Amino acid sequence: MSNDDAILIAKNVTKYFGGLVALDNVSIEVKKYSLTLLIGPNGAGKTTLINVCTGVLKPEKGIIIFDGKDITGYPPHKVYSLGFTRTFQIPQPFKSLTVLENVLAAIRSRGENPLEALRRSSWIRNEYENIEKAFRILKIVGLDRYWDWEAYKLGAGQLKMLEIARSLAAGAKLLALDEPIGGTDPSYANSIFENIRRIKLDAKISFLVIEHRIDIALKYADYVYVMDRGRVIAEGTPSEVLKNPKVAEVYLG
Ligand SMILES: Nc1ncnc2c1ncn2[C@@H]1O[C@H](COP(=O)(O)OP(=O)(O)OP(=O)(O)O)[C@@H](O)[C@H]1O
Repeated sequence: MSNDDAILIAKNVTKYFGGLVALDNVSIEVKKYSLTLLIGPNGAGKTTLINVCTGVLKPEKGIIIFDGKDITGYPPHKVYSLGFTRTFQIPQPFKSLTVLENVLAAIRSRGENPLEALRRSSWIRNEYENIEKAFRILKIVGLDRYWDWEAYKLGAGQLKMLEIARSLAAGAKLLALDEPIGGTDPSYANSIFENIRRIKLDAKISFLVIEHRIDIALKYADYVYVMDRGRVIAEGTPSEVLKNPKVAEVYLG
């Protein structure tokens, strides 16, 4: 089961809701530093798969390996603290705090040694380092110019970048994004994906992205899994998946 290239391995995962098989023996792998895309029609099982991988739901069968560690059945906060974070469709930073304060709050939430934090000199040194780190992260996501803006002044795309910045600040190695371009116009949507690709390279992290707007998302993906009715029906590079007749079938009916 050890695969040094993979940040996430889900193997033979099965999940039922009552009599409904939401996931039927699903296996996926997210390579380190990749943007892996999860697509498929409504009800295919994409969200359920991410919920199982991030500990929100427990699978009936199968195992989840994150960064070489078996995390099957771990609660969400433990998965999060290991560096697998999930941002939700609606980014929810603290709206009245500035961009910088939001990122600092996420850095501090990683929990430094409380006794060490009580010592004033080390606290000041830590705060200085935290601010430097926060600016590094803001630069990576392209928000450094807005560091003193209150979060409520940001646009939808910038809020998504702030959400990613907070995940990086919390030590994310893999970020699961749920429809990152949902509700944005095409030029904005493309720039969000361009940013995600750049962040992936600059911050050396991986992304697992659910997206319905495949016309836009496929261009930016390294690898794609196509799900339908609880199963992975195709996988490969974007061009391989586009050529797969099964994919056309589920999308065109
Ligand atoms: N908590 C739940 N209880 C019962 N059934 C559920 C639950 N969550 C999901 N389902 C069902 O499981 C199946 C897979 O749903 P899921 O939300 O994972 O699909 P999806 O691919 O993410 O769809 P969408 O693109 O519409 O979000 C669907 O039939 C859905 O109705």
